[in-house]
Amino acid sequence: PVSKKAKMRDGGTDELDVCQQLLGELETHQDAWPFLKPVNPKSVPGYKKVVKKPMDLSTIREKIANKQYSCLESFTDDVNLVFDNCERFNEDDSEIGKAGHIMRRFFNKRRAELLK
Ligand SMILES: Cc1ncccc1N[C@@H](C)c1ccc2c(c1)OCCO2
Repeated sequence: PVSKKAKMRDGGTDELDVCQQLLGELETHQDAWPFLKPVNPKSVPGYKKVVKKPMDLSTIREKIANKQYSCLESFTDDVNLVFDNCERFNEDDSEIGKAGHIMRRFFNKRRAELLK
């Protein structure tokens, strides 16, 4: 039977390798700047009330280091949370809103490529 593990490209790296690879590419993307560190609620009025579950790339990096992701799916949920929070708080045509859409598209494309 097909193993539970996601299909991997040749040379089969495990799911956590894929998470590390994807996170590295997100962190170094030129449009990652709004998402690198937790949003400081003091410098962004309303953020604390509107965004119930804050998430950012440095927190995801920490969670990988602490082995808090059991699979690619739980990692993907946190990455999507970053961009869902962004859409909730920022206009689509704002600088941060535009960066969020670019980064989400980039993530989905690279994830699909790495899973081939
Ligand atoms: C992802 C996000 N969503 C909504 C608001 C902010 C942010 N990002 C923070 C880092 C951020 C990004 C840009 C900023 C800023 C804070 O503080 C004021 C100057 O410009």
